[in-house]
Amino acid sequence: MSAFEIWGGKPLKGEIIPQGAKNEALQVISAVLLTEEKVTISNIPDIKDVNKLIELLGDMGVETERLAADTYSFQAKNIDQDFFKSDAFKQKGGGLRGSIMIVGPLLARYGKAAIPKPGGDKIGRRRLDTHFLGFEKLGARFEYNASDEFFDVDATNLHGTDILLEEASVTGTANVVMAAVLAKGTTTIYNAACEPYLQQLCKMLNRMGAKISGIKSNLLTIEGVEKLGGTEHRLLPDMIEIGSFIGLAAMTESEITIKNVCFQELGIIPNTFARLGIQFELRGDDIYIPAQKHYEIDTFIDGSILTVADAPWPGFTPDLLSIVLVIATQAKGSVLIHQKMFESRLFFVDKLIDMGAQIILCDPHRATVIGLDKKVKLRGIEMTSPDIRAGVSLLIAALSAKGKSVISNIEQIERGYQHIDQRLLALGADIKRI
Ligand SMILES: CC(=O)N[C@H]1[C@@H](OP(=O)(O)OP(=O)(O)OC[C@H]2O[C@@H](n3ccc(=O)[nH]c3=O)[C@H](O)[C@@H]2O)O[C@H](CO)[C@@H](O)[C@@H]1O
Ligand SMILES: C=C(OP(=O)(O)O)C(=O)O
Repeated sequence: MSAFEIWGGKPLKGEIIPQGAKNEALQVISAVLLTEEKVTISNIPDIKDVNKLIELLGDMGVETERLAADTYSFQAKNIDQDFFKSDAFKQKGGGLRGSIMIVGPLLARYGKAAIPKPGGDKIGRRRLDTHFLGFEKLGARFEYNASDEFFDVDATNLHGTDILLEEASVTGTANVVMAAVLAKGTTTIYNAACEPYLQQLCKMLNRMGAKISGIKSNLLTIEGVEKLGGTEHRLLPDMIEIGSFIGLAAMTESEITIKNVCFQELGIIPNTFARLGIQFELRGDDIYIPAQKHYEIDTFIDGSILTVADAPWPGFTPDLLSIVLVIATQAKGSVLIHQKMFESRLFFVDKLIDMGAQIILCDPHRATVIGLDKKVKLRGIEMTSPDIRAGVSLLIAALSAKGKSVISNIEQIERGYQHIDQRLLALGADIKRI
């Protein structure tokens, strides 16, 4: 298990380019299974989760070629069906959350699929009902073997139907869309997740020959087609990285320019940081954040304490709430952080409290942060990263803190943030891998 040693309190300066989006990568790389033709994807981040999925596809028989550092071509001509019965599949298939999205395409193309219960962060219950109930509506049958936590799904033929999803699950919507594109007839998916990464997936599928309409809304209509072909696709910049860097700049009083952010795809994210009092400017398609000594959290119009809560898109993403929470510890004012989706994502506040932050964990979903207005700086401590976003939040806290911090279990951070130590070093951070 590796760790980062960080000496905090140094302002950073410079430009940073966000990596391609992790969670979009996992969707569109899974979609290559829908065609026997070549699909080329660029702006792929070099991170653990994405590399694991690419390796898994390779093990399944997909011809995978790295054409440039961030560009791969994939050709799923023949899939080795025996691989799904192997121990290697049981072990690797469960190694990340995103692997669940191979099921929809496999079901669509081969009429059967299997998957071990997927991994990902331990941030509360992460049910898969939306995925499998959606497949069932399309005509599939599934079995879940609880003893080895393995799903088997099969369908003689998938047929279009009207589906009302139980919840607007991101990976669930992606999976059901991918199963429906080759189904016979028309499928509607209501209460669909509609975040930009899903829009990107649908646009890519349409370029491959699919007929999906309603993109960007929560009602998708999919006319099934016989076959899909190859395409080229470029990933959006990672909006969670962009938010993380805005938080980093504010906490460390740094002047940072985040390059090529595709601002129009960031939805409510910039506004949420603005309500925390953080100043930034849009320069072309870059976000420029000036060095700022203080930032003051807005209140609601009636003067009551601001709440920042997550919600399905176009609401605020749950993946940025930990970052918002950390930023608030050094702001002027107070905020209630309400993590509605995941019940175990706020426990990392204990570490921030040890660093000197003023936080009351009201219950597993809510924490009140009383900002210190930089009058008292956080102090460096030794800590472990519990999940990817808490890990980055602790990293930001450590970079702003007085003295030395050590963060262990950084593999959690590195499953989603590309070469993060090197990129922070380039901004002038004092960070070392130990
Ligand atoms: C690989 C990937 O893409 N992971 C993302 C994906 O995970 P994932 O697709 O697994 O997350 P889901 O969208 O299925 O659900 C996330 C959580 O929110 C709950 N929920 C969801 C929708 C809803 O309307 N009400 C509700 O309560 C679910 O029960 C679950 O506990 O989306 C999550 C929500 O944006 C992100 O945190 C993850 O980073
Ligand atoms: C929770 C996350 O990822 P995953 O769904 O892969 O666990 C995340 O990206 O914040």
